Amino acid sequence: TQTTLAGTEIAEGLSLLQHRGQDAAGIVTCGSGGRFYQVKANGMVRDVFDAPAVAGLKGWMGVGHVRYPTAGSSAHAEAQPFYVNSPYGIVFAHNGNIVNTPSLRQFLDVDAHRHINTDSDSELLLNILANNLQKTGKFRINEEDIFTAIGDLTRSCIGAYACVAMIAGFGLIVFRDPNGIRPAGIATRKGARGGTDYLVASESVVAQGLGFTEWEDVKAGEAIIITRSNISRRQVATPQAFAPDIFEHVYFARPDSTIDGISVYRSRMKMGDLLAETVKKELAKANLEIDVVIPVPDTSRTAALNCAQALNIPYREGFVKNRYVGRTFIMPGQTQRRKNVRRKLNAMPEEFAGKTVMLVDDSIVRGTTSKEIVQMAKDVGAKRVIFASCAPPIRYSNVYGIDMPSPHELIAHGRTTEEIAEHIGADLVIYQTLEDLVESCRQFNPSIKQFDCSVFTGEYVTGGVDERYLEHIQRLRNDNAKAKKNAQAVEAIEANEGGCNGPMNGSDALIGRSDSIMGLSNHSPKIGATNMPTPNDTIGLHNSWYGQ
Ligand SMILES: O=P(O)(O)OC[C@H]1O[C@H](OP(=O)(O)OP(=O)(O)O)[C@H](O)[C@@H]1O
Ligand SMILES: NC(=O)CC[C@H](N)C(=O)O
Ligand SMILES: [Mg+2]
Repeated sequence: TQTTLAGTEIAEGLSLLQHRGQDAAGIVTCGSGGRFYQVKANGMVRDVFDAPAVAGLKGWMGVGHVRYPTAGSSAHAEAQPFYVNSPYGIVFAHNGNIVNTPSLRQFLDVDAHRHINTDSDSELLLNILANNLQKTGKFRINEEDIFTAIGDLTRSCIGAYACVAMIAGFGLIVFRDPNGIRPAGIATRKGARGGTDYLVASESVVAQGLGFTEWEDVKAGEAIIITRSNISRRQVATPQAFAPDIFEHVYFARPDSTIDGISVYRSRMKMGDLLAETVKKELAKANLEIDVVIPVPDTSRTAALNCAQALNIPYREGFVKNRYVGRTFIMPGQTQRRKNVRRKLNAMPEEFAGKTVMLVDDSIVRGTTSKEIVQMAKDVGAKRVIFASCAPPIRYSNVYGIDMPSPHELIAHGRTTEEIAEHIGADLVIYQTLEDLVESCRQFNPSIKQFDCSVFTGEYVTGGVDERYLEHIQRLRNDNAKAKKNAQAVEAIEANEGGCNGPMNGSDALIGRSDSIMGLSNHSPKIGATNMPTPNDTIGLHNSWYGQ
């Protein structure tokens, strides 16, 4: 039987993770002689990985990524995976966001003498790993050295990171930060010639899509190394509180994934059930009755249906989503987000005219969607519009991989619920309580004692997040600052400076064919996969990593 090359499968898998990043997509594979092959560019997975691009990705092991920038800009130079040639040749993809970037940058410059070429936090992480490996001074490393290097990394890098790395000719590595803020899991499959194929990904949906089973979450602070003959795993970080990001369940992840033992779909159903209880109380207080429950497609549909059923009120799909428009929240700029809400959703007058409607969304973040959508409901004749959110008010920055760095851009920041209603033009706004949101998730895995709920509480589970840092990050990454950076990135693309496709041959690797770079700066991705010959089986072991 013919084994599918890793690159082909990673491209497939990345398309299942498209919802996690629309800015750039990249794959690096490892072929014979430990040579890396790379394709990465701005754009959606289907645009970056056309047939010729995929055909060039030789080998049985690889790493892929879809990018949603939380640091730096949308520049293609920051598309992942990243590569360093020394030591050993390392390829790296990261989901999350690092908090102590200024001190890491300084260390890498002053002490480690490593050149950092972009504003990406992921490039810093890779170089810390490379520097830790370099310290062994060995011609060839072993698993022990890698566990030690990652352990040291977990003690110097603060923030959220689920990472996959690949060492040329050696194997695939996955690790998760000490708090397990961002998700990652591993799955297996019988190889075409009797070995075992491995897949690592941000979400279990990829495993299912590619025929892998036995999905298991990587533990917080754990590292796993997969070589052609062996798989070894170890707790490398100093144990800390496990606190996965609850926003994965609210919005980020696909409903058909299971994260840390919790079905995203089931948790959203429960959010709808519990929201209904609060809605009943709030409607009674306001002396209002609703005629119909309408979801704001796409993510809220699961919760809205349960909410309607629990309220015993008809559920109607009053807004139709244009299937060709992606997610708006993860787009990098406000103008683009606003424009795309209108492009994406269209209201059917029959479902609104003369009615008191309750719109249900998973969350209200900047209020971009809710403001437009309330207006759209009114434009088609809704008598009253009540807006219910499956998540509590979002009042604080996210610094762990969801790009909401500036509290001033959050509609609930410094506003009461009444003021928010006024701002989005709704007659009433109803929010889920934090207790109920946590319960919606926790009841499916009571062993999780806490979630990262920082956007609701302002409490950050890692160190390093104080007033000064929050002020710094908001100055650096507010929408205006980002717009400036992204404009520079677009200029660079137009000037055709430094494309990044083509074979990675030593230091030429990053100066590939720049003609295949696309000018769009509003998409992103990430993944990996590896199939390496096992000793008894020339094309056996596959290890795939799906990043972000
Ligand atoms: O208050 P805002 O800043 O608008 O952010 C919240 C909205 O953004 C997301 O939708 P998105 O369009 O990204 O994706 P979806 O189709 O998965 O719902 C989310 O589901 C909310 O609808
Ligand atoms: N969404 C992510 O995982 C982002 C990864 C990394 N912080 C970047 O900006 O590229
Ligand atoms: Mg939405």
